[in-house]
Amino acid sequence: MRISVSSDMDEPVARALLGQLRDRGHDVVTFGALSAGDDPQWAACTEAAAREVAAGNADQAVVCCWTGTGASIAANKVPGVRAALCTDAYTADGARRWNDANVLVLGLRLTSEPLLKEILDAWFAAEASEDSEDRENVARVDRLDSGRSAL
Ligand SMILES: O=C(CO)[C@H](O)[C@H](O)COP(=O)(O)O
Repeated sequence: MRISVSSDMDEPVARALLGQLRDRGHDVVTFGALSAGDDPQWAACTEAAAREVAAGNADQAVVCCWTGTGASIAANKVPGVRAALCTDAYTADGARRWNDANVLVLGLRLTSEPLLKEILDAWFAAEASEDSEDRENVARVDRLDSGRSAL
């Protein structure tokens, strides 16, 4: 897949993220502190990476900031983006399976490299389930995306 990646900080775990994505065979495009000369401010670089997904230039994005909160807020402002802040593998699995999330958000402060691997393993392994309850969850997301009530 083509994956856009942003971080407002050039932290070891953000560099590890790039390495793990490339090791998995993904084509990575970088924004913010991971890209020389780019705007490293968290709102700007997150929006830039998320817009790549919305525009169809990237299949998914991984966006990072220190807490993950600002990146979550900024990414979810972009129409068509469903960003999920994932702190563990279970959350990453559910975000793909139940919410059809297309942007993974990571908090640099709390994500160790072993945890990063677990989260990425779960994120990329999860597939849309045929379970009726799971399908209903994705339908709720579709209603939110279309601007209709999710109720
Ligand atoms: O976690 C963040 C936003 O949610 C930022 O990474 C944190 O606030 C640091 O940003 P700055 O260096 O621009 O103050």
